[in-house]
Amino acid sequence: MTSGTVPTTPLPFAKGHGTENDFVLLDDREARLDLTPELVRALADRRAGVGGDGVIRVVPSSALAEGRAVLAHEPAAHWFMDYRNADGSVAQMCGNGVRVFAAYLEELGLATFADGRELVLGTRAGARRVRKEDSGWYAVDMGVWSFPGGDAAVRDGFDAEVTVSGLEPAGTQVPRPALSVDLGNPHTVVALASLDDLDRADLHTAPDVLPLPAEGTNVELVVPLGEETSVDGTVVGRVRMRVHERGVGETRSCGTGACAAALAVRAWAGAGAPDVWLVDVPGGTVRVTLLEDGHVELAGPAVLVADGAVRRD
Ligand SMILES: N[C@@H](CCC[C@H](N)C(=O)O)C(=O)O
Repeated sequence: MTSGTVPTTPLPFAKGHGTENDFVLLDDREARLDLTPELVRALADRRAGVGGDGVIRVVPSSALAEGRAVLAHEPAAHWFMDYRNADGSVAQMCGNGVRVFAAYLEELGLATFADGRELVLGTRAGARRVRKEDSGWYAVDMGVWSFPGGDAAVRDGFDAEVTVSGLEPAGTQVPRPALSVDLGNPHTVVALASLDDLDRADLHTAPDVLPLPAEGTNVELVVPLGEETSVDGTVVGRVRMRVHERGVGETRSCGTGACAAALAVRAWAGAGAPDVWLVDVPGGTVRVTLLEDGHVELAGPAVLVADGAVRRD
């Protein structure tokens, strides 16, 4: 792999995924790496590089201005998740990425969940707290979320329109109502009528969103699947989702997107809707829980699959 802007020494990396949302992981604990957009694109390239939906760098929070802003409020956030999309762009937050980042820190010996310990880490969306469940899943407090369209959007059920390819006869375009959700990064959630529609949607190109937020948006297509009762008697909602990610394209999962999907479907369902949701994505299932403090929690697996070194000669 070549990149015009980087030294020629091999660059160690690991590869991991959370419900098949996959990342190239870089241990830059001494903050020496110049992680340019070109280098991110080269690493994430699925044919000429390692391949991934994004690149995640472990760096001390104290080494970055955004990290120091987090440390001012949360001194325990020693490590910072420097997340980049595959196209080289910077994103505020990555829900699947946080879990994989936590697993990577654990693997590197930089964090431990022993004795029920909680990990606090820095992200561009603020500090995030992670705990490890007995099942091995990681549960992340994703913090405060919002509907940018406010009460009016919640009352109407939408504040945007999205046109999705592949659903209508060729030459026909039908804008569908959609709800914007802010998880630190932007999301636009659209409900489709059936699982057939969800399968037929063409996400090779980004759906058209109106109005398109200045910073762009991630788009989630969802089909609510109703409610079920779990073994402990909790009523749990279920949603099937596909996603087109800003800066990436269609991915097999998106953690912040799963939170957005659950929050939108819960708002559409109205009073009495469950606080716990299972979100099925092409790469697996994650759990989204509305916490009592108004935060939202995302839980799911994190898997490290490979270690290597990228040649740069
Ligand atoms: N896959 C991530 C989201 C990554 C960032 C997103 N593409 C953006 O630009 O906001 C997740 O799991 O949340």
